Amino acid sequence: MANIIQPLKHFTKFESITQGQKLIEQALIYKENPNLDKAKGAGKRIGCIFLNPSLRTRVSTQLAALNLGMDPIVLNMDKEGWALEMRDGAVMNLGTVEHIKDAAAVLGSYFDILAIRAFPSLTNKEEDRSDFIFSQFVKYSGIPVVSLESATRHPLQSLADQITIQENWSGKSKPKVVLTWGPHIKAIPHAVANSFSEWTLGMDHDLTITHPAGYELDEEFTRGATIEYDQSKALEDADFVYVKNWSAFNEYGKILSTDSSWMLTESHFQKASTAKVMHCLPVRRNLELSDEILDGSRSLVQQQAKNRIFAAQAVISDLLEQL
Ligand SMILES: NCCC[C@H](NC(=O)CCC(=O)O)C(=O)O
Ligand SMILES: NC(=O)OP(=O)(O)O
Repeated sequence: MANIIQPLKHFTKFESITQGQKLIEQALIYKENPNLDKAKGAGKRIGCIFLNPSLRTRVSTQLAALNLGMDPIVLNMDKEGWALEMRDGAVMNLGTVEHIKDAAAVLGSYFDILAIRAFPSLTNKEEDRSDFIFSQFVKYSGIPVVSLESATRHPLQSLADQITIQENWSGKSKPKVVLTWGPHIKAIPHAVANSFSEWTLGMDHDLTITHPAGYELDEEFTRGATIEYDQSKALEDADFVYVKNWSAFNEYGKILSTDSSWMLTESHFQKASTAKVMHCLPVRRNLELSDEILDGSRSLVQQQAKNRIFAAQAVISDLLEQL
């Protein structure tokens, strides 16, 4: 059977290595020539809906759409929209003003593609795991949806991360990729860590995950990775080290450690002298990651952020194929 890759219907998660490779290749083509497909999206509109703050995702997704000739419109729905009711059948006699059923349907009629950011509550595990809020938008908008980071995943970030790894790897064998937990003062979502693991394993790289005991991620995303509780052992011979904080998953949303020895400095790299360091940003300097690493030659963080434009452009371009 011919290996034909179907155009994307939605972009919410890793689909397959073939799809991943196709998107990476397309993104690298757009990076060379951002205006290559300037006419492709003419007359089409993408709505970018934010229920949470953003710098990179907000701007890079709009730039990607503009590169394809589309009109992007941003709505900071948490601040500028009516308070949304998410529960079907609710009697709306409290604080919520508009039901997702009505709001998402209206947005679906205004746009050709809808892109949504909806973080987890970190208090209701089952609701977060089912991507409840994000799924309500998908269900009621009736048009292709792009995840701008949901409760469980951040696929545009992960695609940009895989592009960055490919750009920085010329070795013949697979790179050793390490995902390390870093300290933080707040309860932070699992989406970036989940998604990085899902995409890194999906793209057939070797992945070691290191974190203090109790910070095990949802196995749905980490099956196939090596879990190593000793950070210095995990870092040995690493080629790429991805730094991220996340709150506990089993004791859902809890902060179990703020151990500052987990924050990477140059002294952590004695057995990984050529390792590159990645972070999705925003990063809390000298809490999650040291100035010396972020400002030094190991850091790929600016390259990752730049690649967000071309990751989004490859995804939106693919979605346009089915419109
Ligand atoms: N989109 C990139 C990361 C977004 C979010 N970070 C945060 O919430 C950081 C908040 C702070 O540092 O206060 C996360 O980790 O999922
Ligand atoms: N990395 C990332 O998604 O950044 P923003 O939260 O600023 O969009």
